[in-house]
Amino acid sequence: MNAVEVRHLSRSFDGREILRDVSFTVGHGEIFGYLGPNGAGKTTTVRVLLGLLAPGAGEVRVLGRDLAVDDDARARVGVLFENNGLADRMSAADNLAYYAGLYGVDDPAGRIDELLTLVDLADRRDDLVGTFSTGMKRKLGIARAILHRPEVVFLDEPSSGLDPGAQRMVRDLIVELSRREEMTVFLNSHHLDEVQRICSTVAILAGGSIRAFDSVANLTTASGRPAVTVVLADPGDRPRACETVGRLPFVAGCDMSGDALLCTLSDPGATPDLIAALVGANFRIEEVRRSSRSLEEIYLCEVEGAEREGSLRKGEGESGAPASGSLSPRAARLNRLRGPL
Ligand SMILES: Nc1ncnc2c1ncn2[C@@H]1O[C@H](COP(=O)(O)OP(=O)(O)OP(=O)(O)O)[C@@H](O)[C@H]1O
Repeated sequence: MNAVEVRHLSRSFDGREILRDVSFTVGHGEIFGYLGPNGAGKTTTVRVLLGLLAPGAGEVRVLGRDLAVDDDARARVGVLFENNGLADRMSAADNLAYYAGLYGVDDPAGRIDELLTLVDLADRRDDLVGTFSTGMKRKLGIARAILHRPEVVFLDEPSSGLDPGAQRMVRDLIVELSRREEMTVFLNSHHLDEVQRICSTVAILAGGSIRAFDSVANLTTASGRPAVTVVLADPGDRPRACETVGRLPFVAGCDMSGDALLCTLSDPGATPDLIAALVGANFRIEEVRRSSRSLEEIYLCEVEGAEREGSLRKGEGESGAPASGSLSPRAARLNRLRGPL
């Protein structure tokens, strides 16, 4: 059983389809990054998962349960929305004590001490939260979200509005929590660098549907296949070289990327054969290096693809999210690689 399951979820507001046939899963103990542009429907997905909003179609499960009707399961989940859920006129310790009472936490004093130390606020425990910086509030908000030792925690934009130092603190805290408390972390984020650093798996939501869903490692190495960048001594040879490379049985694809060729291999051990084939065809090689794409490049490519498809559909007189089951070629390929849910 997965910690989070979303199957064929669709949701509209006022006749406008926000989510269409969205499916993905999050394994236990994973740090999962849910990415998408503003207004893509990330928070909507989380609200449906938390049982705060009914799905239009499809079904969702957290820890195998429907949180809309299962209070016991809801108590095994933690949530941090952007406002941190803290009272400014109460001290840090009193805020946590209030929530500890609500959740019926065992040994509340011990747990509060433990968490204030973990988020590095023990020396500010008696200060009013209203006097805290944005970063301190966010750390205390995270402590509040995990006070009752949830098995899954949803963090909505935990780094927004924080300076780079505070972002790093929050990032380290998330990794520490997932390790120490063996928690599944569901992270809504626009910080692609942060996501690439700490998440094991990501889904990219754009144009109403999931454009990519895979491990960060697989996504950044071109669909899980090794990629090699080849710089030729004469950049003018690139089109011919690309044609030559494209015919090789161990090459899945070849694109011209800047001054170089980006070759995706179907066989991870085929780099020497690729070089031999190019040299054999009289191409002069300047440099060969293993390659990977940044999560940011992949994200922008998928979001732009969704926008292009959206405007094409509008041109055809349609509107809203992509047709059911319509995925970019890349997302379809990823789904095939990953198999059915
Ligand atoms: N209760 C609601 N009534 C009407 N429209 C809504 C409601 N909730 C969300 N929406 C709309 O659904 C769309 C998706 O919103 P959502 O908050 O899920 O996006 P998001 O991906 O979380 O965006 P952001 O990254 O900006 O937080 C937006 O167009 C928003 O206006």
